[in-house]
Amino acid sequence: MPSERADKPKARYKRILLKLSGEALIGDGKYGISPKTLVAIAQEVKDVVELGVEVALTIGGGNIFRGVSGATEGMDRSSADYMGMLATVINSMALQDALEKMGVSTRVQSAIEMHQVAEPYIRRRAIRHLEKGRVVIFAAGTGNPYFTTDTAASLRAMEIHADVLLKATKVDGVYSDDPKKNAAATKFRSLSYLDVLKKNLKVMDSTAISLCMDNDLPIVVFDLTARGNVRRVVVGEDIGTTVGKTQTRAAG
Ligand SMILES: Nc1ncnc2c1ncn2[C@@H]1O[C@H](COP(=O)(O)OP(=O)(O)OP(=O)(O)O)[C@@H](O)[C@H]1O
Ligand SMILES: O=c1ccn([C@@H]2O[C@H](COP(=O)(O)O)[C@@H](O)[C@H]2O)c(=O)[nH]1
Repeated sequence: MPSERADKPKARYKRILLKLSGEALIGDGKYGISPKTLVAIAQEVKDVVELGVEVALTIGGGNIFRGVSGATEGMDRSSADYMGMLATVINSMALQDALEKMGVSTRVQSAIEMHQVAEPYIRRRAIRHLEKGRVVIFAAGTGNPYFTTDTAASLRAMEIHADVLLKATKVDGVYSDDPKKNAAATKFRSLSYLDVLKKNLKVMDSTAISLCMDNDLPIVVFDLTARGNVRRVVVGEDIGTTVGKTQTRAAG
């Protein structure tokens, strides 16, 4: 019988930045955090930690609050964005709790200082945690309004020298148009950064894409809701859409 070690597939990446959709935490509910979904997502993270991969996370806040929505309702945009950043802290703490309950060692580092609940963001310290096998959760986005957690994920990925930015979301890749709104939209297998920008594809914001393009950081967009997908991407299975210096190719 093969040993457990022989069975373990080899990871394609040594260090990843996994960006989790906040909205995905809603699960079957309408708002907030579904405990069942939270556990399922934490299990996905644990699976890749067990492969020996160094894992940094950012999580969005769309299940609780988005600054743009607040501004549309008449709020000052910056105040609304700070509320959005606080929402990501709530999600980060929830994820930390779920991971620790599974025996995964974690640290939350917040871009907005709140010593009672999280470490402040210190780049070198984050890298040290990763080297020790701890999952580092980057909370509060970039700490600045007018940004998103996709941009925060790109920035942190660059800072910690991650090999890839994995965007785990509610769609199974990048489409010619928003697949939730246009059923005729077609999926790409790979896309160049420039094509994402030129085609104005909204799966990630343009600041995040530009930052990755300027620093040559590959992105994989894939479906978080299918069990085992994070591990599949990490071991190099061809799922989702890869965005990088590659040529643009349709799926199928
Ligand atoms: N061209 C496109 N291809 C794929 N998805 C697209 C495209 N344009 C828009 N989208 C939408 O992008 C969304 C990305 O979801 P996600 O939840 O990750 O957004 P987010 O704002 O980054 O995160 P959060 O939910 O935490 O606020 C999906 O809901 C999808 O419908
Ligand atoms: O650097 C950042 C990151 C986030 N925000 C605000 O938080 C919410 C939630 O993040 P999502 O990426 O949309 O999930 C976002 O709408 C912004 O309001 C920010 O201001 N700066």
